[in-house]
Amino acid sequence: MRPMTRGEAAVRASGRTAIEAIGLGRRHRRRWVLRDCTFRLPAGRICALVGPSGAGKSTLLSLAAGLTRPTEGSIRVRGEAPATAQARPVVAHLAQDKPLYRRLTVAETLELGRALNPGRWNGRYAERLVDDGEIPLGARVATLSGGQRTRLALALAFAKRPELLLLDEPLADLGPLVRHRIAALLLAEAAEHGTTVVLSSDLLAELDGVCDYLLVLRDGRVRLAGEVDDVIGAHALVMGRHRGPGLPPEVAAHPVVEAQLSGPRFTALVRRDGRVAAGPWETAEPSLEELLLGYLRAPGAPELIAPSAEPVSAPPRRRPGHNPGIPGMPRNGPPRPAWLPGGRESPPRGTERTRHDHHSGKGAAA
Ligand SMILES: Nc1ncnc2c1ncn2[C@@H]1O[C@H](COP(=O)(O)OP(=O)(O)OP(=O)(O)O)[C@@H](O)[C@H]1O
Repeated sequence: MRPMTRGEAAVRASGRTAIEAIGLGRRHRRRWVLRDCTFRLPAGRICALVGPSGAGKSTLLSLAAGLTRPTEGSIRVRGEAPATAQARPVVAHLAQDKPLYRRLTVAETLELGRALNPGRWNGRYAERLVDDGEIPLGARVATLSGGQRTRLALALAFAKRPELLLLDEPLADLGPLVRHRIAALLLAEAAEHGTTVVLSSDLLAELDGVCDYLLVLRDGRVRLAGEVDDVIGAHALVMGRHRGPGLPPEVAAHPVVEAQLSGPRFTALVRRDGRVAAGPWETAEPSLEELLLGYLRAPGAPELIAPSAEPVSAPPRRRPGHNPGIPGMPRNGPPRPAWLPGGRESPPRGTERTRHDHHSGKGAAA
């Protein structure tokens, strides 16, 4: 884990919320693209927004930027509706197609950035970023390479000095060296100003060491949300030999996110429900990439919303059995108050099947 600067620590300690979504849904024509998304992103984090193609990542970023409206539910940015005069100046959104005026020169583009962001614009910073990429100020945007255009678009977004930076696949068309450089810039920016960054990306290996918060979408729903360290610590990667037809019962006793059996060997990503018992297998902490790949390959994996990702302005909607292993969270979710009809004896519909599938180690196997 990288060390925190004082500015970053102060933003985190403030307990502020950067984004809060409650029952958020967005429909395009008849199809729900996002549905029932409830989460909180605490301020000062660099959050990886991950999910398969079509999961709804760009849609979520557009909603947070106020470019689209929810069909149902709500999303708030720093406690405000995204399109309000209070929220707009402090949010920067870089869309996937990096919209820029092709006929303007680089210098004219930066000048436009200054004119559109009075009082917040850091021109020297933007020019340094452009200069660092050896982009001539007199060049027309149309003549720039894809990577140079990305760098210019990032310079516009950064120079606005936003409190919340929404980046839709910013690294996709950059070479490995530039990706590294841009990731370092993101870290420096967040460290210096406590900026909250949401970064959608398919480059899972590149997120390790850059992001400290995680939001995983699948089929328009939130599957995982929380601090990277907490979420990783709640899982184990178990590799070894199996004797019977499936996973060893000691391993399958934990909720199985994904299991692969190959001859006598198995690999399983499990959500730790206590210690994994010893046996002819090795147990290790998964890397961020291994964890994300496991969830992306397992459509049936149950959701895991860490306590820090629970909205503060709405009661949590946890279901029993969905949150083992996250610190600060009772293993099977909070006890259902006795005064609620049904109580513990009647788990919500569908819960039993999910628990059975995952304990059997079959449901989520690839
Ligand atoms: N304006 C629109 N009209 C109709 N369907 C849309 C619209 N915008 C998005 N969609 C659909 O919504 C779904 C989610 O799209 P979105 O771009 O949010 O996904 P994504 O996770 O960002 O995907 P990718 O990683 O491929 O960019 C897709 O099936 C897409 O076709």
